Amino acid sequence: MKLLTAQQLAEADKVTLLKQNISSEELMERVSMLVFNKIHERLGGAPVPIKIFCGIGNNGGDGLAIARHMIQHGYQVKVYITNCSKHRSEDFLTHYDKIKNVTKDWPTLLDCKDDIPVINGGDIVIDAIFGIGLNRPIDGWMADLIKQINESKAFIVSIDMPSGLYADTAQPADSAVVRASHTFTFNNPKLSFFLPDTGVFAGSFEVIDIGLDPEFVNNTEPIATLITNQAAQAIYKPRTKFSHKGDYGHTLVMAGSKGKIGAAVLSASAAINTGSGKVTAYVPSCGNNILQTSVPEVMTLTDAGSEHFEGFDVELDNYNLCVGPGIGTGDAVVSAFAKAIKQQSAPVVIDADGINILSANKKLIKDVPESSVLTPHDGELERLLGKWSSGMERLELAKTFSSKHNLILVLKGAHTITVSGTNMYINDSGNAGMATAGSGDVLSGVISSLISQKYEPLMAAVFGVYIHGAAGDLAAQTYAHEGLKAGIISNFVGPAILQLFRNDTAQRA
Ligand SMILES: NC(=O)C1=CN([C@@H]2O[C@H](COP(=O)(O)OP(=O)(O)OC[C@H]3O[C@@H](n4cnc5c(N)ncnc54)[C@H](OP(=O)(O)O)[C@@H]3O)[C@@H](O)[C@H]2O)[C@@H](O)CC1
Ligand SMILES: [K+]
Repeated sequence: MKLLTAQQLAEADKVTLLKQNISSEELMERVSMLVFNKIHERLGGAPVPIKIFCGIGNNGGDGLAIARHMIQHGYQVKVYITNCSKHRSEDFLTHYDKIKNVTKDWPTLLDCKDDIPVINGGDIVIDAIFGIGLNRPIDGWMADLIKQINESKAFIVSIDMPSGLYADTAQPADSAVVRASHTFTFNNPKLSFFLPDTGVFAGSFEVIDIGLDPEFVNNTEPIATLITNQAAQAIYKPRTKFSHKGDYGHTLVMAGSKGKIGAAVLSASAAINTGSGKVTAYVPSCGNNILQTSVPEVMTLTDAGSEHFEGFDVELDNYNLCVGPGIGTGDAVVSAFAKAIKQQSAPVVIDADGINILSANKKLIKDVPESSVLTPHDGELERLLGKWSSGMERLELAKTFSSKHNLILVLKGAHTITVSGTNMYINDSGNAGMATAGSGDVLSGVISSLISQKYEPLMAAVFGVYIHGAAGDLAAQTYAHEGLKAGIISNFVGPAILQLFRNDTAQRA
């Protein structure tokens, strides 16, 4: 799914009116009816007090139209207008007028802090104050209103966006934003919904297809692409009948050190579980017996170092390298790592300490083959790119780094984002149970396995991240979030690939 920006959505709105030959009033009627139906499906006419807060732009217009449908269906609705400006949108005014046809209880105008009504825990609040037209932080008494909405125990439904949230630019620190329980968002979720510092405001969210012009949407370059089950299906490469293991590559996992041989076990077994034709684990000699007994399908090569790497003496020229999990960052390891990446011409996967070594030895970055995939968690990313002050800035730093070095960055998180140049792919699978030791080692094995199987590195990263998350989702159905551990996620990679074609929507736990 393409994620369009606020500006692109406003443009799509205009094009849609022209192409479909409808008025903006008609589009708003369509949109508000779609939202109303969703709410009505859930409430089923329940006599719960509903307070609808409407701004004076088109988001407020949507709120008024939704209010009208609710009143007509007998809901207990009270409408408030945040009367913050004399400049009201045309569609707001149309729907402000229309509501008087269905009620004598006209909307209450709010002009100052004292006008803010009491919001009770049992209320439902519908937030239609600002949507994609927000152009500055909310301040003054309106910020107090947002605070009171958030502090109430009411269930909060935001229309299109939580009011106060920016769709695709950095959120000013400490700005007032509605913390929605649920958001009905139009056409596409906004980029900010997926970032850790701003996504919390959207709550659970649901996309409503409001019928924007498909040609405009198809021809518009998105700010990011959401990788759903359907998108992952399109990347998947089925095997051919007469193929043999040589067709599916040979992954060399260079990982582990004394006390962290588990990282090599997890990464190498994930590579075999994901379908690499052959996998060899290259480990310090203390890891040999552990690997051989725990994953018989994986071959081993041992380094001269017994507890950590001291060199890189592998003469295979036909493998794909995955390097970094649990290797440590001592001087000997740094030179072994440097030798390993220098010897490669094909893209490699670099994780964990491999990224830490690059951060501490920036001159090594030029030796990393083009289109290699780096899979940092936020701590590793900060060491590599420096600090950021917002989720949006984190993305900008990543895009700059990726473009400059021609490398792919997989920014791990609740919604892992793969960055390649200025393109971003946001993952839609996975769950909080996957925040567990070794989960990243498994991901590095999955991605390198796909590269070995001749997926383009970018698609290997995007698909690998999706399948890893989907494996976690499937596993959580049996093990719960708490019971998930990395080895279990790895064992669910196969079932997750099967599941890809069983339903069209990701099974999120
Ligand atoms: N294509 C689509 O997706 C469709 C979108 N639709 C709907 O339209 C919504 C967008 O409507 P919109 O453009 O009128 O903007 P909206 O969010 O109502 O706010 C603008 C008003 O707020 C004001 N203002 C801004 N910031 C402020 C602040 N901090 N504090 C105070 N005031 C502030 C600004 O005032 P001004 O800058 O002029 O002072 C202006 O008056 C969208 O989210 C969706 O709900 C659907 O109906 C149809 C299809
Ligand atoms: K809103």
